[in-house]
Amino acid sequence: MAEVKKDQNKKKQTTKEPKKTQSNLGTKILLFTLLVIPSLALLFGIFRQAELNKKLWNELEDKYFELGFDKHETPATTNEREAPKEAPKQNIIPGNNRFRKFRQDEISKYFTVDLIHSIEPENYFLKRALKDYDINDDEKMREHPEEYKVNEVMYGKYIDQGFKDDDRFYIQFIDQHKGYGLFAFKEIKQNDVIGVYTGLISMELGKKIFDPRYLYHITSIKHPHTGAKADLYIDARAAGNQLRFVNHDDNPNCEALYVPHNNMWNVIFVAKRDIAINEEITISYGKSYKSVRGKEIVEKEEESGPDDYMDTEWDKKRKEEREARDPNTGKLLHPHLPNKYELEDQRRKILQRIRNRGK
Ligand SMILES: C[S@@+](CC[C@H](N)C(=O)[O-])C[C@H]1O[C@@H](n2cnc3c(N)ncnc32)[C@H](O)[C@@H]1O
Repeated sequence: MAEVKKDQNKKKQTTKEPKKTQSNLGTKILLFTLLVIPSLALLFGIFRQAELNKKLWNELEDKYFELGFDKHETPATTNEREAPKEAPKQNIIPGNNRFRKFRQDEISKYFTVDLIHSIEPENYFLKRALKDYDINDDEKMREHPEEYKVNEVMYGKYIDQGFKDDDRFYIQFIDQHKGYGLFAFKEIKQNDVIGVYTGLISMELGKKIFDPRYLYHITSIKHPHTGAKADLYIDARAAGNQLRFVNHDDNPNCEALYVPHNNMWNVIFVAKRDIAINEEITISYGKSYKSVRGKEIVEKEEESGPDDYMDTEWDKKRKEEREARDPNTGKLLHPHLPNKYELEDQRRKILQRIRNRGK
């Protein structure tokens, strides 16, 4: 009997044991689910967030680069993003140059212009035509001889020296409307010489000049064959320097001066006031040139004269293109793309959003 009881007890024990192990396993699974999985999820989340942040920063960096900012200018938020000791060389990404800053020595590479540091006759015919030209007999010189002689004494040496390797400025795209512009890379002081307007001396002989945007009128001479009045220009369309990118402003920070030098009229730009870094260099194209900003079109003054040459067919065509709409949808065919200033604004807003998100 005793043995039977023992057996029964044993049986009871053996039947109870699996229950215990089952409940142990259950607790373990519960613990695992409650502790380990959330911790893993948390770790995964942190890791993923870091990855996303990194991706976002990289994207932003590319955007800044596209805007023309150097990568190292990105504000550092973590130690990882501290500015490198030396500024990295800008990589040139084809097709991504829209807001890149161009130096003087990059003009020939990126624009269809040869960089030249002094004016020269456009062809042999003009060289011959100018053979007997004497600047002292020029009507313009006769009008204000003292003023021009002073200019020659003050600025002639700048024309001789030229402005090679001038790193005080950069060229940057502004918007579809204005095109490119010239900006101060360094501080410019009042009366500093910005440069000489270089290009090819060309003569208008009754023919219509195809693209007159880069012409600077210098004087009128007698046509060597017909004796008729012919206008002389410095044409910076195919050859010139950074001054060809200077846009018009009604209230400009620079002025253009005529300097007689080496028996020819040169044009130099001089700062009318101090110019801050990143400020656009501007001159007045003349009273009759009115800028057209966005939709606000300022009517051109009814005035004629040599200054009118800048308000050209070319400009009118660009305006028509800008305002052209799809006849079916009424949408602009060439919608406005943000300009340099608007993009800088967007950049500030993006940064603010990121900072707020981090709080
Ligand atoms: C000497 S170029 C100046 C550089 C030009 N923006 C470029 O991208 O090559 C003159 C031309 O620039 C444009 N421009 C200059 N000043 C402007 C202004 N204030 N508003 C709009 N367009 C302007 C006109 O098309 C003008 O014919």
